[in-house]
Amino acid sequence: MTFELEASLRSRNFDMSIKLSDGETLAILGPNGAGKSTLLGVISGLLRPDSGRAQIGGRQLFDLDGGNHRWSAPHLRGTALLAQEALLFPHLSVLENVAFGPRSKGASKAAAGETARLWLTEVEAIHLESRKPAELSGGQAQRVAVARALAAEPELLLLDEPMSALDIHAAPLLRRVLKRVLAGRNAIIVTHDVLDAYMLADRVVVVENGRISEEGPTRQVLERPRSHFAAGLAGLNLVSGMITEQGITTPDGRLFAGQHDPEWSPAPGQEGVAAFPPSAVSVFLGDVHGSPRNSFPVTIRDLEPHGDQIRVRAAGSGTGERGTLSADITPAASADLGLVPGMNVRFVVKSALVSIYPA
Ligand SMILES: Nc1ncnc2c1ncn2[C@@H]1O[C@H](COP(=O)(O)OP(=O)(O)OP(=O)(O)O)[C@@H](O)[C@H]1O
Repeated sequence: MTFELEASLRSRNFDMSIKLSDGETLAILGPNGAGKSTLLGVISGLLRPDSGRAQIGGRQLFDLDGGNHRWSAPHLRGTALLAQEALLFPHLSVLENVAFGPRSKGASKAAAGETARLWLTEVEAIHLESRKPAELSGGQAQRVAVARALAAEPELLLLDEPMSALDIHAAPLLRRVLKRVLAGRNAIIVTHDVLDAYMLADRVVVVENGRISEEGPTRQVLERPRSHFAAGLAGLNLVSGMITEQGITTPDGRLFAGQHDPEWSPAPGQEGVAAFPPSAVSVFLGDVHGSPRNSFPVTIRDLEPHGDQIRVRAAGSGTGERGTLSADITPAASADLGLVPGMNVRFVVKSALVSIYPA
């Protein structure tokens, strides 16, 4: 089953086009207010775009282009939306909640109950079947909500940050359940977590300001990010510029030497990016002798603990249009150098650890 959507909604500055091939799970990543929930609202029929069309497996969900506008109601779309909160029917038992979808499609009470038990087993919640939603933890309720959504046999499952309301102990079990039930299923999952993207999605779409800024297979987007948002999620520094023989030159003329990725065959003169981890950056107080490459003055913006390291964020000419680059150094080195916000230092980036690829 394939899914295609093209939609724009001016009041939310939203204009996107999305495609899913058969059995594909897509992760939607992006900053707050980027349009991720708007996208799910448009697909599920809760929001009406100004123009566009969408179809699932050739069946039209809406078509607002041309004269004959078509619009199908949310419950007729074959989509199921799983929100951040489980939103179970409070007066029904867990089993009745999950049996609700099959029952409303005309299944007998016994058949709907059997389907519900299968799905409750799948989400590791069968032992909760006779409880009421008020007697469930957040993680248990979310697993029941997954079972309820899947029991309705949706063609496309929409998940809006399903892990975000759960504590760190409940999230891993739900993630494991989702990995199993999403395999080979058409689903779109909005998440802020790269782990969800890695574990659950075949492809990633990064949205910023109501538009798609980057998309591709999950590993490619997170290991070779082109957008600053994806680079931030992947924990990489990103500097944009023009590709040269040695690396890239930034718009203000600074050279970032690095390793050309042969797979990406960057050509000199092309727009490119230099990506490198904060661990590739060293901090010096004065001039650095030896190779002049990838050494530039910066002003420290802030320092914060990051694992067992200190992350030093600094800005200066050559740090890219987004302004800051990060260095991870040991707490001892930070103390020895006497680093504080506002201090002028030099960042030196090891060119062997800089990846150059087209933007
Ligand atoms: N109910 C609403 N009425 C009007 N504008 C809205 C409404 N909800 C969101 N918006 C606007 O639409 C744009 C997209 O918001 P949306 O909620 O889709 O973003 P998001 O990517 O889901 O953000 P978050 O990660 O914070 O949930 C934003 O500019 C937002 O201010």
